[in-house]
Amino acid sequence: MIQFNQVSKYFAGKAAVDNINLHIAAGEFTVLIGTSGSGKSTTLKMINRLIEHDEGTIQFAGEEIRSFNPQALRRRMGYAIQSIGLFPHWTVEKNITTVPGLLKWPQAQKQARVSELLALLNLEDNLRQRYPHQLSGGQQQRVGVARALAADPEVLLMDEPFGALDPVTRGALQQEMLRIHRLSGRTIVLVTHDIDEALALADNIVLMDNGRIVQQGRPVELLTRPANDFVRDFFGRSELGVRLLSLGNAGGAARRGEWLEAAPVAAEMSLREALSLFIARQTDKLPVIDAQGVPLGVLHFSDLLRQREGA
Ligand SMILES: Nc1ncnc2c1ncn2[C@@H]1O[C@H](COP(=O)(O)OP(=O)(O)OP(=O)(O)O)[C@@H](O)[C@H]1O
Repeated sequence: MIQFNQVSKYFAGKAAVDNINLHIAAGEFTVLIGTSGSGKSTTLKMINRLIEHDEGTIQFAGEEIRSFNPQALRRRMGYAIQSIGLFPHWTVEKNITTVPGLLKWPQAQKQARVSELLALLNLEDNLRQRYPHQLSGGQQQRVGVARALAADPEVLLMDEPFGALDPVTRGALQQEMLRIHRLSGRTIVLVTHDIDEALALADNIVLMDNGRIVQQGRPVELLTRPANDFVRDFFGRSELGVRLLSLGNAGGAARRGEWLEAAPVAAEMSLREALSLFIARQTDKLPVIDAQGVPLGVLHFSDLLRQREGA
């Protein structure tokens, strides 16, 4: 979908992005993570040409991005940022339909799309006539995401979109992004400096340092097969076990064919959350049900240990 070949970007003679090769596959959730100033935002902004690359090639859908008209390119790529950037004198509805407006959608279609997006992002429909300053920070960020999704873009670019939110709202928005990703199959590229956010969301993690890509791959690969000490240190040696648990879920690890009468847990519950529950309930077995409430099996405390070793 998006291919960087030997791409560099210089500011005042210094490389902010230094000769990177990166493939972003269609439908994947790619997370760029790294130290401050490592070039994550610059990499993201080169995709929609908010920043132009100096060297190498960036291809989108098989063509060099310079061959696209920048406005046309940006309409195909939703963009959401931490500072939100909502227009203060426009209602929520008008903010969300910025791109559909440019594309001259009929009024009825724009209104229907706003209703759909408000529902998707768990926002009440009566917020549509409010102005940004009449919303909480979390609601504003949801509107920012809704706006980025409005014209059903092929790619969604997100730069710290949940920054500056409390952990509970942040977690809820992360779950919504995962749901949107599952439902829409969109290609998403997200920048964050939050390791747990990266592990929770990514199909593919790209770890950057000093303008270069240090390692890229599935979250479990970076955790269990770090390319060097930088990667190992970045993901934190001490928390490694718990972080590995956040990658697995109760449904995947439960023993089929077993059952137990106790309050069941959902198959999607992460093993990290299951660990907390084992401790809170002082038990070593939890029954697991699927999304329809059908018994799946029993998760044993010892399965968590196996999961760590297996990974
Ligand atoms: N417009 C600019 N002019 C000059 N230097 C810039 C500009 N934008 C970025 N840089 C520099 O390029 C480097 C990479 O910046 P970038 O914003 O891509 O990093 P980042 O990894 O997103 O950082 P952070 O996590 O702190 O936001 C930094 O050294 C930064 O100071």
